[in-house]
Amino acid sequence: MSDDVLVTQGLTKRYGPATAVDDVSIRLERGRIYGLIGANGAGKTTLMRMITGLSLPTAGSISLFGSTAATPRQQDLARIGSLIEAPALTGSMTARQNMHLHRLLRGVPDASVETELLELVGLSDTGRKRAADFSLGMRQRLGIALALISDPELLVLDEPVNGLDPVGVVEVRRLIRDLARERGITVLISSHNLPELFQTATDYIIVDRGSVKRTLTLGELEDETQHFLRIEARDGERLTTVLEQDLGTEDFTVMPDRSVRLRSHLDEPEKVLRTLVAHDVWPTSFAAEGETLEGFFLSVIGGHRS
Ligand SMILES: Nc1ncnc2c1ncn2[C@@H]1O[C@H](COP(=O)(O)OP(=O)(O)OP(=O)(O)O)[C@@H](O)[C@H]1O
Repeated sequence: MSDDVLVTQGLTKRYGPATAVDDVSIRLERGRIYGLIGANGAGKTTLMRMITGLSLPTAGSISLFGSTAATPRQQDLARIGSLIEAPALTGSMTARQNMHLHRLLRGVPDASVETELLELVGLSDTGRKRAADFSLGMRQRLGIALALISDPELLVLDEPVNGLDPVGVVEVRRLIRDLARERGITVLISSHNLPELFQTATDYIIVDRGSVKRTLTLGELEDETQHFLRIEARDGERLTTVLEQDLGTEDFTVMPDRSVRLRSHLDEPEKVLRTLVAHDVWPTSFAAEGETLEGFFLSVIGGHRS
């Protein structure tokens, strides 16, 4: 069985003369978490609406779960759970009543799913409180529980951490990681903020003005944004000998300009400096350097924010 959950080819959406999504070809594999990152207006929501069958492409194809049908079939779309824009909650109902309603609407016979999912998203003890009185984070978590009701294989979440406080962001991120790890669900999650999604996703798709600018794994992103201590000394050989023998590290690279990039001891630069000086190596240059996540994102999209 193929591990492809979703493959798009040349996916395009135009609104009159404006192109919201432009020739997007992506492949999502089972069990991975994909971060779709782009500034406001980059085309994330439009792409997600096409993937979930809420909007029809102007051109291009979408293949779901290995199907070769030209357009997604209802039975394949039913294997997707989504939270796009605001969660589809009924404010006058409790969390349990919302779950019950959506379970009936989706035709899911097993009532135990209501309790199980409310526990999963940490909303099992909200009692008679109406969804309208929930915090934004609680509402997002209920929205995710509703999206999970029909046991989807692909979960599509549009900016689920947008507007949440730091605690809410951590909670939703943990929930998403657990879903992928424990249930093998593939997740496509959008954000306009790369740092906010960093380490939640296993893969990153960076979009700008409707096009995919770059796809990379978490490991590649970490390499791109790795921080290091940049050290220069007149006696480069002695510098590397002291790093190896006295600081006890081999986690460094000698660059063509003879400067050294040290990737260990990033949180204790004083110790590095003290060790070097104690062994009579006097750096002519010593500084923490590296690209930030935000800087990397801006460099990929060409320096502008929206
Ligand atoms: N129904 C529509 N009619 C006309 N233009 C639209 C429509 N929907 C989206 N657009 C345009 O398509 C572009 C992409 O919008 P989209 O909402 O997909 O971006 P986004 O990345 O999700 O942004 P945001 O983070 O602000 O939601 C924007 O320029 C938007 O104005």
